[in-house]
Amino acid sequence: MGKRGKFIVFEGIDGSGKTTQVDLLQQRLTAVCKKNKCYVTREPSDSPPGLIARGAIKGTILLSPKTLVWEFIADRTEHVEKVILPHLENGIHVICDRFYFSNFAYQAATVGFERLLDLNREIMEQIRPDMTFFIDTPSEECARRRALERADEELFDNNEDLESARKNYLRAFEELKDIEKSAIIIPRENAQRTFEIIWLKLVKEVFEESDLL
Ligand SMILES: Nc1ncnc2c1ncn2[C@@H]1O[C@H](COP(=O)(O)OP(=O)(O)OP(=O)(O)O)[C@@H](O)[C@H]1O
Ligand SMILES: Cc1cn([C@H]2C[C@H](O)[C@@H](COP(=O)(O)O)O2)c(=O)[nH]c1=O
Repeated sequence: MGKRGKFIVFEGIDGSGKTTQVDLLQQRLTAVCKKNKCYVTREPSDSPPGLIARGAIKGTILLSPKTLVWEFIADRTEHVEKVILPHLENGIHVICDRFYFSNFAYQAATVGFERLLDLNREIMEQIRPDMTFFIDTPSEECARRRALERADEELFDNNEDLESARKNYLRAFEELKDIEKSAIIIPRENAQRTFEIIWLKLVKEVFEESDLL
């Protein structure tokens, strides 16, 4: 059987620049990896519970915050089993925009960090990212970018929630630092410069030379 693909996750508050970095990594891997393909995905995913969670975030479906916690867990269970693991097992690198750290950041205010660890335990036993990057853009800058884009208002689209999510992210990365491979990325003056820091870390700590041939 061929080598398993690598699983790389990007995290950050809304507007922090995750999707930009996901795109840059996809382009770089496509350019340099001759053997391994890469696959981009995101959470909430397109599974039925994932679509319900997206509806709740956009305000088209009304759910209690506690019910929403279960939708994220159900979505992640589907996503891991049906999308992420099959790709990795076929030797394809998977880049994911958000994973369980988003749960720790955004839902800790609803059910607490310990409960979320408990709910994600089975998933964490099945799969751990080879690296999680946290793009630590200040919440004021994220709010400014979202206003520029005139994005539709979403559930966590206010400075208070985003700042609380950022603090919860930092707490979760600190608490799990001995068992998770993660890196806090302070954005540089532009997205490309930020990406080069990320790429350097991946080449040093995640990809072996044979992955990049
Ligand atoms: N390093 C950067 N410097 C300046 N602007 C940036 C940078 N990275 C991304 N942006 C811009 O910020 C905006 C949000 O970026 P992006 O969509 O990548 O964020 P996101 O974290 O995926 O957001 P969301 O969670 O809301 O989907 C975009 O307009 C993007 O061009
Ligand atoms: C996986 C996950 C996501 N969320 C929230 C965080 C964001 O507000 C949205 C996703 O929006 P994006 O523009 O696609 O990044 O979902 C959450 O609260 N909990 C989670 O586990």
